[in-house]
Amino acid sequence: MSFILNIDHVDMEFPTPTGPFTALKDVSLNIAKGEFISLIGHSGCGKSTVLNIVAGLHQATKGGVVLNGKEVTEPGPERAVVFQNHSLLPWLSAYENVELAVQQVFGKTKSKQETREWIEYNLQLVHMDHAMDKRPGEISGGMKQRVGIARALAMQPDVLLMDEPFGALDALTRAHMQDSLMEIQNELNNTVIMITHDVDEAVLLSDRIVMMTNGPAATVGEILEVNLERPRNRLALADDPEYNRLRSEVLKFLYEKQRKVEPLRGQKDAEKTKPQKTPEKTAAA
Ligand SMILES: Nc1ncnc2c1ncn2[C@@H]1O[C@H](COP(=O)(O)OP(=O)(O)OP(=O)(O)O)[C@@H](O)[C@H]1O
Repeated sequence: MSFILNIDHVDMEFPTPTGPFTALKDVSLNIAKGEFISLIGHSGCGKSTVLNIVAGLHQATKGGVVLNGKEVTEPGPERAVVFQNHSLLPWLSAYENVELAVQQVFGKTKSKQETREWIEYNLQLVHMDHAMDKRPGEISGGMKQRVGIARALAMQPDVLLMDEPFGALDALTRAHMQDSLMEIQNELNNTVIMITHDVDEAVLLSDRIVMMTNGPAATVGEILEVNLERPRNRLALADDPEYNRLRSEVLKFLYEKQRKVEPLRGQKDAEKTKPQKTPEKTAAA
């Protein structure tokens, strides 16, 4: 298999007032074109740091990232990022927000007519063409996230980087967004790295789930292949034994192998002597 993105033995140290803090140690991952990768792990393990290094926002202390044979040293339009909070410009309409990104990437190559068609096409992909003249303040959180995704897709990036893109949405909107993302993925076959805390989301969307160990010096703990047939249907999968096996593998990793015990103040000693149960919730804390 040929890989388009190589994260190669990455270490990341942050300077702090009490000395360097090693956030990541020896993180390596190769990603093929069209793969959908989820990064999952407990809060603070270093998922965003990995994504920021791929985005070119941070420079690894050791090792590095190679995209299409070229080392990543700064941000670039071939690596579009979608954040949890849409980051749209509030004074521009949905159309104009996407236009800004399209001009940046295709300003010199697309005619006016082509630009218009391309923006509309991308807004259609996320089902936002009906509201393209609305400003962020006039649309819901889910709709804003859709525009953010349209903006990222319109840049035609080699890799789409998503940092908990649906983390701020209610469960129903989140499910709609996941379905939309699967549809888009089916049509465009993007290469995606997505951070999530949601085990079901990871299994539903991914080709591989990369599970990170707890920090400091976090690294790739285990990688789970998700070979469920596509298109995937969340209702049908609820009773699918393979889906449930994958789901419990991730839960086991998070709550047994990488269990994070953070007792409340005063409970420390009591917790030490008490056997721990696996929590039943499905999102990584
Ligand atoms: N600029 C920085 N300076 C010092 N430490 C940092 C810096 N950025 C991140 N860290 C530390 O590195 C570790 C990893 O942070 P990171 O934000 O990547 O974790 P995460 O897994 O994305 O967390 P979450 O799931 O809560 O968003 C944390 O301990 C964090 O405090």
